[in-house]
Amino acid sequence: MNAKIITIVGGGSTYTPGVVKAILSKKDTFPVKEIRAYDIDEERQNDVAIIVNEVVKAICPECKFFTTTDPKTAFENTNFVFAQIRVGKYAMREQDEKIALKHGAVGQETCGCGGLAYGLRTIYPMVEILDMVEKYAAPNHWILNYSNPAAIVALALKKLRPNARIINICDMPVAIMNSMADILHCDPHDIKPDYFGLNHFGWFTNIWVNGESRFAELKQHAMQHGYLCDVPDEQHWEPSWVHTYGNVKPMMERFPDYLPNTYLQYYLLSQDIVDDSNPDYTRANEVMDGREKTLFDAIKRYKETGAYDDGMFVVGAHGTFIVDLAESLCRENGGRYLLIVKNEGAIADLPDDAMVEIPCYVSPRGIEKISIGHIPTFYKGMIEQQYACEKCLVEGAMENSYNKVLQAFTLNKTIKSSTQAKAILDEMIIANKAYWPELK
Ligand SMILES: NC(=O)c1ccc[n+]([C@@H]2O[C@H](COP(=O)([O-])OP(=O)(O)OC[C@H]3O[C@@H](n4cnc5c(N)ncnc54)[C@H](O)[C@@H]3O)[C@@H](O)[C@H]2O)c1
Ligand SMILES: O=P(O)(O)OC[C@H]1O[C@H](O[C@H]2[C@H](O)[C@@H](O)[C@@H](O)O[C@@H]2CO)[C@H](O)[C@@H](O)[C@@H]1O
Ligand SMILES: [Mn+2]
Repeated sequence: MNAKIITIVGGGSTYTPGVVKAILSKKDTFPVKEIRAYDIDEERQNDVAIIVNEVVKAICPECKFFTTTDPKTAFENTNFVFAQIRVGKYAMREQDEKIALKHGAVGQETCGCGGLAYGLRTIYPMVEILDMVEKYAAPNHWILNYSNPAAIVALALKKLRPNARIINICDMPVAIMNSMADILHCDPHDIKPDYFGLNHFGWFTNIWVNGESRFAELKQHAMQHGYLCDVPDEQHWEPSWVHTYGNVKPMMERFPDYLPNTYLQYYLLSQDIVDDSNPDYTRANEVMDGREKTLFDAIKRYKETGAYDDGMFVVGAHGTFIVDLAESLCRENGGRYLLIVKNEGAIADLPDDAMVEIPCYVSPRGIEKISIGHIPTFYKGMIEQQYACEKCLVEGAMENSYNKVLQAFTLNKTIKSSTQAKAILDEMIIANKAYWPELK
C-alpha cells in the first residue's frame, strides 16, 4: 500500500493527540507519510500540535506533521480527512445542556434539544468542509466524520451533498463492545455485533464471539449490572459514565429483547436523567475541568519545562476505530464495522433516505451494508419518531423555517409538550445567534 496523507479537521480537538497516536501505531499495516492538522482556531491548534509533535517524534519521526488554517494547504491531494469539529466549542455545549435543563428537559451534547441545537450549528460548516475537500483532495479520498451530532450531520450532508465521499461514524458502540469483551473475558477483536438503529439511538440484537452467540449471558449481566464490570476502564471511570453504564440495568429490566446503546437512556429514562442532573454543572463543565484542562495544563507545563507526559491522553475506541476503518478502505482485511449509512431498504419498513447505523463490510471497493430485515413495532416506532424529529430539523435548516425547527423540538421524545419545546427553542435562538441559520 502507498503511504497516505491524512488531514485532521478540528486539529485543535482534545482527541487529536490520541488519533495521531492511533494512526502512527498502525504504521506497519497502514503507512502514513504526512499528517496535516486543519482548524479555524490557529492558537488552540498550535498548542495541541506541541503534544502531537512529541507523539510523532516518539513513534514515527519520518512522518511529516504540520498545522495550517489554509484549506488548500490542508486538503491538496489528501487521501483521508478525519473530521472532528465542535462548532461553538465547549462554551456552546454548555449552553445547549443548561438551557434545556433550565426548562426541565434533558440537557445533552447530542440528544434532545441540545443535540438539535448543536446540529443547527454544525450542518453548514460541514458543508463548507465537504466543498473544500471536493475541490482539493485526491479523487478517491475518503472523509471519515466523527463531528457530532453525527445522526443529524449525516442526514443533512446526504441531502445537501449526496455524492460526497463521506462515512459518518461513532465510537460508542465500539466502547460498549470493549466492555462486553471485559464482561465475557474475551478479545474485543473476536466480537461481531448484530445491531440496528440511528446514531446514538440503536440496539445490539446479538453478540457473536468466534461464531458463538454470547447474547443470553450478556443480557443476564446487563440485567444485573448494566455495562459495568470489574475490569477497570481507562475511559469510563468518571461518575457520569459509571452512572450511564449503570442505567443500562433499568432499560434492560423494562425492555429485555435487545441490549441498548447507552444513549437511549436520554429517551427511555428522560425524567430520571433530568432529576439526576445538576443544572449548574453539566457534562460540558466536567469535560472542561477534565479532558480539556488536563491536555492544556500539560501543554502549559511542556512550554515551561520541556517535559511531557504521554499518559494524559488515551487512544481508546475513538482512535482505534477510525484508523481501523481507514485501513480497511485501503486493504481487503474483512473489516466489519457499525457505520451510519443510507438505509435504502436495509431496515425494512423504514424510509430509504434515513441514515441508519448498521453493520457493514468495508474494503477498497467501498461499503457493503448488511441487510437487517423487519424490526419489532416498539423499536420501529421509536426510530420513526426520532427520524422524523431529525428530518424536520434538517429541513428547518435548509428552509430557514422556524416552524419546522419547532416541529423537530416538539417531536423529540425528551420533550413533554410544544410549550416546553417553544420555550427552549426561543432561548436557544438567542444563544446561537452567531451560529444558526436565521429562522423565519
Ligand atoms: N461520533 C463520535 O462518536 C464522537 C466521539 C468523540 C467526539 N466526537 C466529536 O468530535 C468533535 C470534537 O470533540 P472535542 O471534544 O475534541 O472538541 P474540541 O472543542 O476540543 O475540538 C474541536 C475543534 O474543532 C474546531 N473547529 C470548530 N469549527 C471548525 C471548523 N468549521 N473548521 C475547522 N475546525 C473547527 C475548534 O476550533 C476546536 O479546535 C465533537 O463534535 C465531538 O462531539 C464524536
Ligand atoms: O462527554 P464526552 O465529551 O466525554 O464524550 C462524549 C462522546 O461520547 C462518546 O464517545 C466516547 C468519547 O469519545 C470518549 O472520550 C470516551 O468518553 O468514551 C466515549 C464512548 O466511547 C460518543 O460516541 C460521542 O459521540 C460523544 O461525543
Ligand atoms: Mn458517538
